[in-house]
Amino acid sequence: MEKFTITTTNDQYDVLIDYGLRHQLDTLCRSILEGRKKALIISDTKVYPLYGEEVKKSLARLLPVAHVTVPNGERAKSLEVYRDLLTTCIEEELDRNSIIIALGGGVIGDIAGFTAATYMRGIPFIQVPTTLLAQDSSVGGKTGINHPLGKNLIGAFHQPSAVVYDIDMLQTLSDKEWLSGFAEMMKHAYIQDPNYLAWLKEHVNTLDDIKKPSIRSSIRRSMKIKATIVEKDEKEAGIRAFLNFGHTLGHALEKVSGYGELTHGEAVACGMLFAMRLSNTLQLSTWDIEEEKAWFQAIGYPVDIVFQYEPEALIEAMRLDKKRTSKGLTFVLLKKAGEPMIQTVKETIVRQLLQRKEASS
Ligand SMILES: NC(=O)c1ccc[n+]([C@@H]2O[C@H](COP(=O)([O-])OP(=O)(O)OC[C@H]3O[C@@H](n4cnc5c(N)ncnc54)[C@H](O)[C@@H]3O)[C@@H](O)[C@H]2O)c1
Ligand SMILES: O=C(O)C(=O)C[C@@H](O)[C@H](O)[C@H](O)COP(=O)(O)O
Ligand SMILES: [Zn+2]
Repeated sequence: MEKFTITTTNDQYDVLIDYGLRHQLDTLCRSILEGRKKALIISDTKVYPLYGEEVKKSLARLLPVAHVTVPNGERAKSLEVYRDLLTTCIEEELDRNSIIIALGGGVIGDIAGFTAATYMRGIPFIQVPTTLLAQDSSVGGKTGINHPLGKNLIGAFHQPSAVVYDIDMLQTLSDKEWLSGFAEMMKHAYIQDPNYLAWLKEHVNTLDDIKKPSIRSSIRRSMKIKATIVEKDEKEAGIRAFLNFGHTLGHALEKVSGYGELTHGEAVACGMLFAMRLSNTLQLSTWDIEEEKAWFQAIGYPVDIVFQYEPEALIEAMRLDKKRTSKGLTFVLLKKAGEPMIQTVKETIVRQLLQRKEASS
């Protein structure tokens, strides 16, 4: 089993990664769970039928367990679903000595974590991630939901008490979800580790490459990169914003396409390529865009889909990004692999680039 500890200003928790951990939650999390009044598993309608009862059985060896499911997919990150979850917490008589178990992908981690962050001003929760993407989302304590006007506009920082990543559960993921998760791993490599990026470019060139058992070492490497950044800057006062590489346009694409139409990773992949084009346009970098684009396309990302959307609608959505300033839209740009920077860019430049499909521009 892989194990490392994350230390933030007020919290410390273990990240455990291995096959089959869902059956051992009682032993792995005994010190967190023992003596608590109740655990509430929050999962979705796709994940719970696959793994919910096994997780429940493991937890029930230590404490009373209830469960609730929400619709699967991005649309569950809504005010309505959040309100319903609070109602469940009240009806299940959860108190501050209770605990929430987030069983699912990034959507469940975000909404269950936000419920835990706010119910009775905060109760603990454990992340039990089930998607490849959740190697990113389960670590770091960003929780939240979407507003119809913008992605992740409502939320809280609330660190989990543990992250128990049973990578056995990845076997039932759809191809689209494998692709989605891998985009965040590419992001970690681009912003932090040129050697990791070179390794990924050499070994992962198709969807099938992502699914190979060797992905396990990359999962750990990515989670460690994220953990190190979060440990240095838990509340995103500085370097944590680099984890937003690809997300300024990515979040706008998710919103404009209708939450759930594009996966988060597909949108972020488009956003990363766009940020590299922007870096070149601003003469900060000399990326070979044709080469980068060819890699993204070989793996399966729909990188040209960005040109199907109205530039003005995307810019409007980007104006609501949390990193925006009064001077313009804010992007994470890349001078080269491992050298990210934050830059505010005039809308006119962004607009021009959104209108030009040529990869080399
Ligand atoms: N908090 C953070 O730091 C952070 C980081 C990255 C992304 N996110 C958020 O995460 C969300 C995306 O997460 P996601 O891609 O995991 O989406 P998701 O949770 O919606 O899962 C994707 C789909 O896969 C299904 N699924 C999950 N696990 C499965 C399994 N093991 N087998 C079969 N199907 C399974 C789900 O039911 C869903 O339909 C976005 O909302 C994004 O904003 C948050
Ligand atoms: O953990 C972070 O910090 C990230 O930025 C990780 C991102 O992959 C993630 O999508 C995050 O939810 C985006 O954060 P936001 O603050 O821009 O909503
Ligand atoms: Zn993301």
